[in-house]
Amino acid sequence: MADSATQARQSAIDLLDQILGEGRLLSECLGAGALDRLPPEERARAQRLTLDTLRGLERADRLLKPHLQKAPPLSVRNALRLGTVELAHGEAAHGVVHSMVEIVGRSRRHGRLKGLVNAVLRKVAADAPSAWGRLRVPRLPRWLRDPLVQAWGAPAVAAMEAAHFVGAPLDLTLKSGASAPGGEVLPTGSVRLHDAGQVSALPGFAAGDWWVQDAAAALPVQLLDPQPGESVLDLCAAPGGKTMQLAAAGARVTALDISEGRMARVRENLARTGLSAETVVGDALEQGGQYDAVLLDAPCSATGTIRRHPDLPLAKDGSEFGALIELQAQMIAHAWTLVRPGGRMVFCTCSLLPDEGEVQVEEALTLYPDMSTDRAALGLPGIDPAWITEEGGLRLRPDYWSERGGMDGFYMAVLRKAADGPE
Ligand SMILES: C[S@@+](CC[C@H](N)C(=O)[O-])C[C@H]1O[C@@H](n2cnc3c(N)ncnc32)[C@H](O)[C@@H]1O
Repeated sequence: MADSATQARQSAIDLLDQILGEGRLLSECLGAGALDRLPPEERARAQRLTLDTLRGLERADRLLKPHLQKAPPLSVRNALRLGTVELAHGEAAHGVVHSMVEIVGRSRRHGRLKGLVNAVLRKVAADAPSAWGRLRVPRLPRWLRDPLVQAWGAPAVAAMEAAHFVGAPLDLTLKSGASAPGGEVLPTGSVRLHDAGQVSALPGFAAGDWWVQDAAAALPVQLLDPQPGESVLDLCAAPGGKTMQLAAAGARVTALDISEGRMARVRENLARTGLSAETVVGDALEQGGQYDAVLLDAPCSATGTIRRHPDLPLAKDGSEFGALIELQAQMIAHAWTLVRPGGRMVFCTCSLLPDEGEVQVEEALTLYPDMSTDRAALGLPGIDPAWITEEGGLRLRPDYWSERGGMDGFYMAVLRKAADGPE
């Protein structure tokens, strides 16, 4: 029976194999129970090792290259990558090398390569800790880097990559009147913890005083400014961070999502926080009715969340983006019919690509004569006027607030509907 550290490493390598070999997202693997058989501490360790390896993949490959004549099979390569990252982070060499040799040695297909793993990691152990910091910050793959450079320029993309490499602190949204489990209050009102540990063990979790939500993700509802008693439709609601903000403001919330499984998470979150909303499993494009306000947090590339999801650029190749952009345009068109005259809608995506943000709103403004962007709504505490875009939306990037630990990349705009039909 392997020791617990070796089990966590084996699980991390299995996850890396699925992400880098099969193009699966870490969240999908975890949702399918990939770590369920590990005790909580080892589960957390396996996840941390996976994330560290994905963030440092480019550096690990550079350190390994001189010691490999040809690329070994993926799972052996992933064992070497994980070992290299751990060594670079100061983990004791004997434990790392011993674990990786044991893991590769027990593989029926690749067991014969355990000698190679031993030899390579011993060489890497000698230079990884000092060489690591001299290597460049890992870059995004070309399929994503190129369009981002075109949109924001090379220096901005380098700053985003630096933010991705650092990772993300834990941000919380507090129910009004609740107290934070420590941390720093950000200018926009979210609370930030830098070394949070296990979320469910933090004070106030069981009582439902707060929920985890990146500071950038908390802004769309702040901009929508829901009022007590207003009818608000949350069109793509799961897992429910924004639904809870809407409900906490006293609005009459209808939370809709196409995924039954993800809607179960919304219900769990509402139950824990003692908040209420009507939950509907269905297709946003088929929803009817008229609402004072609509929140459209549309499905997107999620490229704004790479600080927390470094698997995304490595598992994906951008081939799904065209379909997502088309779906967003359809969703804006339909959601607009659900806003009552004189009402408002917030459209947002956690994307870094203008095609999923600025361009969608520019196009919508030309298509719907009764639509205008509400710039005044963007004047909230903590919002830098430099973040406001030409068409009147808000562009957030992971390199903003870098001294504080960054924020997710996001786009959002408040769209007002004329009270008396198209002008
Ligand atoms: C960006 S996430 C929403 C995050 C959520 N608003 C929050 O703050 O926790 C997008 C969601 O859209 C849902 N979705 C995708 N296509 C949909 C559709 N046609 N109708 C309704 N929901 C859809 C997905 O299941 C996913 O939960």
